Amino acid sequence: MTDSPSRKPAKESRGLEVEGVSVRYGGHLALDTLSLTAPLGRITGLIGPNGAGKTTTFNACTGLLRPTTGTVRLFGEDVTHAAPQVRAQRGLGRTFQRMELFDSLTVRANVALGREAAMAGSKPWRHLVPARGNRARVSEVTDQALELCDITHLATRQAAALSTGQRRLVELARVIAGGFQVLLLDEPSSGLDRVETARFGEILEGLLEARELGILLVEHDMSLVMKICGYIHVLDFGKPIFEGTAEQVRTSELVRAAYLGDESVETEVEAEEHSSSQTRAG
Ligand SMILES: Nc1ncnc2c1ncn2[C@@H]1O[C@H](COP(=O)(O)OP(=O)(O)OP(=O)(O)O)[C@@H](O)[C@H]1O
Repeated sequence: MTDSPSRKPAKESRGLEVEGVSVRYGGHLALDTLSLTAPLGRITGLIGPNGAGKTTTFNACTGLLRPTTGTVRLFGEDVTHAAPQVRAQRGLGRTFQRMELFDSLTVRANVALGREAAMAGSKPWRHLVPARGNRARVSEVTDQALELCDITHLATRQAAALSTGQRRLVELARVIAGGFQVLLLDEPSSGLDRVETARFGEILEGLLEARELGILLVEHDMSLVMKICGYIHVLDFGKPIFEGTAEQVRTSELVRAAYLGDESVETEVEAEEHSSSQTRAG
């Protein structure tokens, strides 16, 4: 018996599959027949201007809202109508744009909560009466998550005393401790400076090597997206307008047009283009 989200053998591990998913809020079509795959072993980007439907996609994947049409599958299993906790038990974890750490707790306790919550999800009474073996397992998994996210040195620090960059890593470690195999990360670099963002990207890439994970990444920082995503889907006004590799997205006129008017991202795309053309030239 396992206390972590159920894992499937690698040959079945297609990760997350979204097929023809649409979401309507009343009369407003917020997502229009989106299909994407976030397989294990890859960071898949989901980008688009504000209001494009990225968070709506995440909510349809995690079960916070029900799609109007379409199918969501996890490791080949149809979970379109499954409750959020069932999807979590099947291995789907998520972080939120707005971080929610327990400020009065230490970093270690915050990360351990990721594992404890996963265990409580499978058998609620275990949360109240933790067996000694479970405590040891929580401790071991917590240590591993702290190490993978390079925050072992912060373990005893109170969460309230952390910088935004450190908080983002604690949040990541918490979802890693949960043992999920497919992670949905919602703007994890929000509030980070360039150096912290680059470090965060390196840690994500390291995670991918250390664990067989699939990551679906919603992110506004184009340099991070272009560097770490193996494949990228682009939404605009709820419609999937483009998909491809970083290079294909970078040079797509359609994508550029979608971002016109969004100055912050436009500038980032241009900066990214500039730096990559310099790298190519060098
Ligand atoms: N609960 C809701 N009720 C009605 N409309 C909503 C609701 N949530 C989102 N919307 C609308 O659906 C569209 C998609 O919103 P969504 O939050 O998914 O976009 P987003 O790409 O995540 O945007 P951002 O980058 O700003 O977070 C937007 O037009 C938004 O105003």
